[in-house]
Amino acid sequence: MNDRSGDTRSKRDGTIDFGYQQVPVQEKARRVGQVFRSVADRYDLMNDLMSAGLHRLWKHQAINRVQPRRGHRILDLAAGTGDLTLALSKRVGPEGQVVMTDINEAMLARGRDRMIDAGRVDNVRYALCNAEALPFPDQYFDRVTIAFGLRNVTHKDTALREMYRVLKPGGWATVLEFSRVYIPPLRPVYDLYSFRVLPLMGRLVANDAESYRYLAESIRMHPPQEQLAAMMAEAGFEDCDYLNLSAGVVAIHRGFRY
Ligand SMILES: C[S@@+](CC[C@H](N)C(=O)[O-])C[C@H]1O[C@@H](n2cnc3c(N)ncnc32)[C@H](O)[C@@H]1O
Repeated sequence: MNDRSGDTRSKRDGTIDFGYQQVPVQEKARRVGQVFRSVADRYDLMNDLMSAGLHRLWKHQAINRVQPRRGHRILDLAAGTGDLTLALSKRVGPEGQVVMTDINEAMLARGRDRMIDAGRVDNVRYALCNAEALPFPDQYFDRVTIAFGLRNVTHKDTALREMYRVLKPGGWATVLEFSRVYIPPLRPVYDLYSFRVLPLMGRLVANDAESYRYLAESIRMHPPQEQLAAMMAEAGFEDCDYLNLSAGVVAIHRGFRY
């Protein structure tokens, strides 16, 4: 179960992975959309339950890698309910700005409500958009972030090129994503958890086992650490590096633009 990831490009026959299924390329965004519309209501609760709260720590580490400064303009892609946006908006201050984006209206609406509830109204802007086609000028942002979003994107290489395009020279992109457990004896335990416990939790808490099965499968299909770093380099980023967290369950990649 553990070694299916790697080839994230569309196949010659015009199909692409959606978890372990092969679907027509043009179908993937719709299927991913269904997943996130379905999980939007319980998304934050499920994140806490599934990761036993660890996702907060991972996101905190990601923010440290972003090194946001007062006055920065930051793009948060696939922002969902806005954990990163919220933390970043506090760090850039009133003279900075965070643009919170997502392809899914239900997720972005939750994120926007959350920012308003938290009083983050002056320095957060919103855009409903696909990470593969960003409606922003070249060299516009000091930083670009994407947390647990890239593996859901149909053409990851296109999204990475877009991230590079909108970055100012001197800026960098930070990608927080599930990755490859690097301690082999832990892998069967992690597989058991991912393919048995997660769908069960999904069924009990969100009445949706299928979406959480997709989650586990999409993680296994996502390129592992070195491969993602190579994809970032191919998209134009320099000095690509990554930091493993929780034995590689997740990794934080960075790529720089000079
Ligand atoms: C697992 S959630 C992550 C949300 C948030 N960043 C977090 O860390 O909690 C993945 C998000 O990616 C969004 N997404 C999926 N495909 C996308 C695409 N092509 N462009 C932009 N967002 C996308 C989904 O709508 C969903 O909100």
